[in-house]
Amino acid sequence: MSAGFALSLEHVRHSYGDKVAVADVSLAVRAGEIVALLGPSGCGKSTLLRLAAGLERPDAGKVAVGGRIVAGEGAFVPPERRGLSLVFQDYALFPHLDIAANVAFGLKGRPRGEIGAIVADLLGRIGLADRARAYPHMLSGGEQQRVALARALAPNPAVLLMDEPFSNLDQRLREGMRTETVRLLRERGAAAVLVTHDPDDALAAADRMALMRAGRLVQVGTPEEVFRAPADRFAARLFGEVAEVPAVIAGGRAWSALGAFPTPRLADGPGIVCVRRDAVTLADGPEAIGARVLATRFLGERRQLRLQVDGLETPIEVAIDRRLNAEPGGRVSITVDRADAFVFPA
Ligand SMILES: Nc1ncnc2c1ncn2[C@@H]1O[C@H](COP(=O)(O)OP(=O)(O)OP(=O)(O)O)[C@@H](O)[C@H]1O
Repeated sequence: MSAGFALSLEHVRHSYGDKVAVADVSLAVRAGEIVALLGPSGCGKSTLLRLAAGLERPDAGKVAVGGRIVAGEGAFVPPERRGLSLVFQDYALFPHLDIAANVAFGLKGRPRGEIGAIVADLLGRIGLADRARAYPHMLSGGEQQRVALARALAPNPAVLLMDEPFSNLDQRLREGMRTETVRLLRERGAAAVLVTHDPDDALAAADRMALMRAGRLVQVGTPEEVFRAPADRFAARLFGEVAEVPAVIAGGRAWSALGAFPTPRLADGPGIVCVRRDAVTLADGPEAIGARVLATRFLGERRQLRLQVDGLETPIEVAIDRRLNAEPGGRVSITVDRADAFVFPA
């Protein structure tokens, strides 16, 4: 499976003492592909990245970079000889080196002229051409982050591993850096694994998302695939709030206060129906359900309603077309779009 991929991990495991951090993960990243690795805190994202980088040794399994085995089968290639670069949350620029020297760090041994040209080109691209002689402490967080990215890209790695690279940036800088990072990666055809806790990073930057839970990947797919068929409640919630409603799964259907939903693959038992907020419309019809409006809020594009649905204890929040209105205290009929409702075992 490693041939033809920029990076591949095959049945990789890693424990710290008796704590299993990565249980059994296989993931292959194509040349030039950006994969976002998402999951709750402690699920093993950083450990997986460290295994790919060579900062940890796998207890079992194989890691290959560009088809060459770098860990497993008796091999272990140290990080600096794997042909990949790392970008971490804390940038880790060298404080005693100026910006140009930081960017040049991975280019040791090349002709001076070539180093100068690469550094000048990258500093220009990140908009810091005039700061080449500044030291890291003289730059803002966002500028330091751009330097860290330039430093990682300078040796032209086939694979860039990024661990929460944007998390120290405010929202506006974050979006700018994300766009810039993707542009630089695409330009160079570099593959990347981006560890993030922010689904927006994944939606904006990634070709595929890999969702991790308790040391395992539970779903790998394009953002649209994950959106259309989330593997679990966490995956369903990645793209925005969902209403979660208890259900009973029986005979291939989940029966809930919001109606019955087909569940051909689930065993009978307690379930949860997750409904995207905009899957609810105000409409009468044979399947319509009655609800009382508890509160409304105009959100610009949508109008948010807090509804007490008949037969349901906990109120739900939905987002309807802003041109429709509903008065608090009034009654409405709602229908749920089946394509935006997902059932999981409770
Ligand atoms: N050096 C270590 N020694 C012992 N346990 C560790 C070590 N590093 C991580 N762990 C544990 O391994 C598990 C996975 O950690 P990891 O840092 O890979 O998760 P993560 O998904 O990156 O989390 P976060 O999003 O919080 O950074 C956690 O339970 C963590 O406490």
